[in-house]
Amino acid sequence: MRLFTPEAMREADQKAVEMGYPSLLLMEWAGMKAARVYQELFGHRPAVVLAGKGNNGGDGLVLARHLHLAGVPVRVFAAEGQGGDALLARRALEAHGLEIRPLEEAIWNREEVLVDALFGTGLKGPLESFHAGLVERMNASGLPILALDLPSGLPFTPHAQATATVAFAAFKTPHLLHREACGRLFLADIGLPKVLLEREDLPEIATPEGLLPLLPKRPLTAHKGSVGRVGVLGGYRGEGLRYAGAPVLSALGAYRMGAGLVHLVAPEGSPLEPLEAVFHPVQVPALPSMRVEALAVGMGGGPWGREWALKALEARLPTVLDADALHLEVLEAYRKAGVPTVLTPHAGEAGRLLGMSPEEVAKDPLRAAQTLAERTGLTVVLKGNPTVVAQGSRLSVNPTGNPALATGGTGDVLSGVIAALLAAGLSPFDAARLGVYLHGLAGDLLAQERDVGLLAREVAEALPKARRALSESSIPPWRTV
Ligand SMILES: NC(=O)C1=CN([C@@H]2O[C@H](COP(=O)(O)OP(=O)(O)OC[C@H]3O[C@@H](n4cnc5c(N)ncnc54)[C@H](OP(=O)(O)O)[C@@H]3O)[C@@H](O)[C@H]2O)[C@@H](O)CC1
Ligand SMILES: Nc1ncnc2c1ncn2[C@@H]1O[C@H](COP(=O)(O)OP(=O)(O)O)[C@@H](O)[C@H]1O
Ligand SMILES: [K+]
Repeated sequence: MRLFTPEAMREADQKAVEMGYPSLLLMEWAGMKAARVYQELFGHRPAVVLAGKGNNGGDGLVLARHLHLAGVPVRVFAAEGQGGDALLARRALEAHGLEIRPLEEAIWNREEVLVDALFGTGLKGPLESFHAGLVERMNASGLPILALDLPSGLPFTPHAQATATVAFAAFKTPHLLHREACGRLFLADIGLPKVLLEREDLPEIATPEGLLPLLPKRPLTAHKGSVGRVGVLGGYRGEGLRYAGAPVLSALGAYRMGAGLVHLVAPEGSPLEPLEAVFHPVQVPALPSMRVEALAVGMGGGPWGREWALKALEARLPTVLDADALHLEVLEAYRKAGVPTVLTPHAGEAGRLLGMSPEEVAKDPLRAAQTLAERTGLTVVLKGNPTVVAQGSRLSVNPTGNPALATGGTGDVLSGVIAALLAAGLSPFDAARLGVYLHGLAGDLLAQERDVGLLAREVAEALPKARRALSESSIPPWRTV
């Protein structure tokens, strides 16, 4: 599945029309599918439809007609000046005898549900004056808001804060970068010819169907030496072993992702955990002899991070570089050596590598991840919400994960997860996007019971369940209608 920009969506729309597909059909399906979602969520609760003068408003007018036909009480407030399909939608609604009042008169009462059909992908800049005020009034109403295509105002502020959003034809960038404003996500197939949605040049949204074939198989004859062995190198002896837990969590992540054996190389005095690991206590960063197929390096490494990474490079094995191992000269050495490498910075670490502030990185994570991948020549996992995986010109946006994961050590777990998948033979890009998806899914499964107060080790423990959910019939974090 591809992530569209509003411009790419418009192009698809235009191409459909050039192919002879009537755009009015798209609008009809959009409004009809959105009316279906409305009824599923709110039953016969009365609706107030707020429609702009563009095609997003047109979708709202179609929805109003379908709700009316289904016996749902509807009041419609619409901007003047529709043209094209939206004007036809307006006439069709009027033909049913429904009154359309000016948008300026929009009011609502406590029983109603607001349908936000003010602006979609055609918005050119931040909402101002009347529209800004209207959206703020909608948000302050406390009423449920069903947004058509996009919460109006996105990607700018102010914007509608939707209870649920029905995206038409495909997800667009704001759906994933401003997830919070969208509420529950629905994806409506509105009959756009499928070829127009297959755009390899656009970022992918990782989906269960796309990832399932990547899951390493476990044959009957598997043994601990055949399913991928991981070496974890990290920790720092100074400061009283302050981050001694980080390599342990990485090892747990690797085991729970299916590694057959995990070797743990850490400073003397580090906890001998997990019990299942093979321990290599060291005085200074070193690469002991061990039979492994991939490495996770740098977790809790503090000032030793650079040295851990340079020692690890001697193994010439697929490697995950995390946390304190993330230095430009280290990345350059890995690139030069041609070692398959995945780096896993969060916005702060990526900002440091790119010479940007963490806020700038978080504002456009797709661009930041791609820039870092291009500059380093390595595979980048830019962690956050959403997490973005980049390699060369390939981009994959991860839809799983939630703020319950915002707790110390979950990133360490992820480094072990990706290393286990590398050790199982996956390419860096595949190990990264599958690992990130399962790690996020583990967090999502846990958040169903406990959305705050998770421990990183519990995320590791939930990985087998996430793996099973993916291999059975995993449900993506949106509903297709
Ligand atoms: N394939 C699909 O996905 C399909 C998509 N469809 C739907 O079409 C939607 C896109 O429709 P769209 O292009 O008509 O734009 P839309 O969002 O209605 O807004 C345009 C209006 O906003 C105005 N305006 C702009 N900026 C402004 C500002 N800052 N402040 C104030 N006003 C501003 C602008 O004014 P203008 O600049 O023209 O004067 C114009 O009047 C899309 O989201 C989906 O819902 C379906 O119908 C069918 C298939
Ligand atoms: N709000 C959030 N939504 C989704 N995932 C999150 C959120 N906050 C944190 N995460 C995930 O949790 C992990 C945190 O990693 P990191 O910041 O390196 O933590 P640590 O260094 O403590 O291990 C990342 O995988 C990140 O994507
Ligand atoms: K909208």
